[in-house]
Amino acid sequence: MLSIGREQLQSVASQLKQALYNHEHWHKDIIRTIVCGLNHDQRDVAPDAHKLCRFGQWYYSDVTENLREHQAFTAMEFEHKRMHQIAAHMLQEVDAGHAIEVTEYDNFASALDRLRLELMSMNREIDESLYRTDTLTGAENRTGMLAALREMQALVFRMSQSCTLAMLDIDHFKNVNDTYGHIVGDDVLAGSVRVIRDILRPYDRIFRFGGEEFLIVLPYTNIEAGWDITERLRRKLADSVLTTVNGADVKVTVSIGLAELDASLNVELSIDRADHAMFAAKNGGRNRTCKWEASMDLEAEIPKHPVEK
Ligand SMILES: Nc1nc2c(ncn2[C@@H]2O[C@H](COP(=O)(O)OP(=O)(O)OP(=O)(O)O)[C@@H](O)[C@H]2O)c(=O)[nH]1
Repeated sequence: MLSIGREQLQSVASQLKQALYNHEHWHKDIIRTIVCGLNHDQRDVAPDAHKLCRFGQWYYSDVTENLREHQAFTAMEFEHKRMHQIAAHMLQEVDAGHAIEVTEYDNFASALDRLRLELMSMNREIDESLYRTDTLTGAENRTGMLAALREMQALVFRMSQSCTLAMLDIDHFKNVNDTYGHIVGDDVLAGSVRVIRDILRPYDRIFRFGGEEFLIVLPYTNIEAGWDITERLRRKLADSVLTTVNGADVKVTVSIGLAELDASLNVELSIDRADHAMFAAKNGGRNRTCKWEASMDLEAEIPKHPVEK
């Protein structure tokens, strides 16, 4: 999953298509230059030719800074650079009056296919991320949630690793909508997720579970460590002022329920436990974290709304 905003993902997807189009043209031009004995562009034999072409200018720009940690993106660099190195060598061979070796020409021809493959793989990753991202908040939607939890559960089972689930619900969110309107409410949801993300580690995941309810998955984390993390994010959120579209500064608190992902149960039951613990946090007065206890499941069987405190 690419952890960058939806708008940026969409823009990267169209930049990649443009980059491929540009490179197909450049590739054809190099072959035309060699076959027809034309003068080549000096930039194509420069040591940093891969940074001078239009693809290179885009690839090494600030725009792409936060894509650099992704494998598919870095793999493109290798293929792209290699393609330019072969082109430069072929052009120098022609300048020196030498014939181009068949293997070198074949490598150049297949380099475009390899770059195309890398670009397509990056595009697939982007499509996948867009498909799995909640438009409003940038959190993951529920599409891949159960599958991700089952994968995590297999790790808990095989590697004896702990994983903690945190169900987080914004307190009195209806009041935010009623006071400021739905658009500000939307902004508050997105802002809250940004604050949460800042506290989470890169491998933690946040899913939008329902309207103002989020499921956070904390891998390699037992319930005590999970408590520390979620308490930090609860306090950070309570201290944060969320500036919204219409300029209104809004503050929110959250109630959080914690449960370990149990390797011997259906993942849905572990989610229920975190949910019951979150309800206990609401009933306990909100703006707090509760760890799951078996008695909470019994209480949850009696349908009731969280009481006001
Ligand atoms: N703006 C906005 N509001 C949403 C969205 N999804 C759900 N909500 C609102 O979230 C509110 C949830 O209200 P309740 O379930 O009564 O809970 P609450 O007011 O947060 O109170 P507690 O959870 O008991 O602390 C409702 O008013 C929903 O309309 C959304 O995507 N955008």
